[in-house]
Amino acid sequence: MTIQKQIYCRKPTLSEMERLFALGATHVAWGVEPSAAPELELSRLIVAQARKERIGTVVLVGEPRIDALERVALEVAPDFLLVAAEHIGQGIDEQDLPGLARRLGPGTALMMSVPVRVAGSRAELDSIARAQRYQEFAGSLILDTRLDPEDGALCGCTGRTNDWDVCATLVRTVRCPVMLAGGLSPSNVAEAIRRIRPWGVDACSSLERPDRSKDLDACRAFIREADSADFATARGA
Ligand SMILES: O=C(O)c1ccccc1NCC(=O)[C@H](O)[C@H](O)COP(=O)(O)O
Repeated sequence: MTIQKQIYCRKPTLSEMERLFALGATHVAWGVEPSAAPELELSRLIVAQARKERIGTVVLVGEPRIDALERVALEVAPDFLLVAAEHIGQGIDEQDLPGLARRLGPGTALMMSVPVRVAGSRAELDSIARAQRYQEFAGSLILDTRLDPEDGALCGCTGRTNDWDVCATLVRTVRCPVMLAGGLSPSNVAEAIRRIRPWGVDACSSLERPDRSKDLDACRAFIREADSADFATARGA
């Protein structure tokens, strides 16, 4: 099976997205503030263009409210709404998500962010239990690095790898598609795919220039390395 290759853009533009489509990304992801009309308009344009090219779209809603997620789903119609780990219990009640998933249009599913402890940490985190609950209503999961509490407990775009043993166990335990994220780069993505065997891989920080636009050479290398591991994995390497 082809490995999915998702690139998260912190400063999306239509032309940057079109370049990523041409490089072979299978999914593009970005954040949107539901009260910002220009961001909603740009998001609609990206989704329309991606659909023509059969590229998956993933939108993270900046406002942690169920009605904001629902409005963005209706107005932008991405393939996935990415629900940020830090929004659960901080504006979004997990109990409201199965209902939201049922109300979404047929073309939009939830991609639930599952926090995984940062590599080297021994922090207690219920990643596998969460994933098992989320798979009951989500279309996919994204495993993302959660920094330790003493480092701010940030989750998302940390540029840090996470506990790959937890990720490998989690992938074997759940039945829904799992996207691996957190500190992936051209130099470690092939090894991550071989060890964890996820449905897809996502990267953000390692593919950025200082102004947060995407470094297209790095994106090309990330996609090439992911595909090379996929090829090797398919042959039992
Ligand atoms: O998933 C989240 O909870 C999240 C929160 C805030 C911003 C982005 C978030 N997810 C986006 C992603 O999944 C990123 O692409 C992922 O964090 C990868 O980041 P990096 O470690 O910088 O490659």
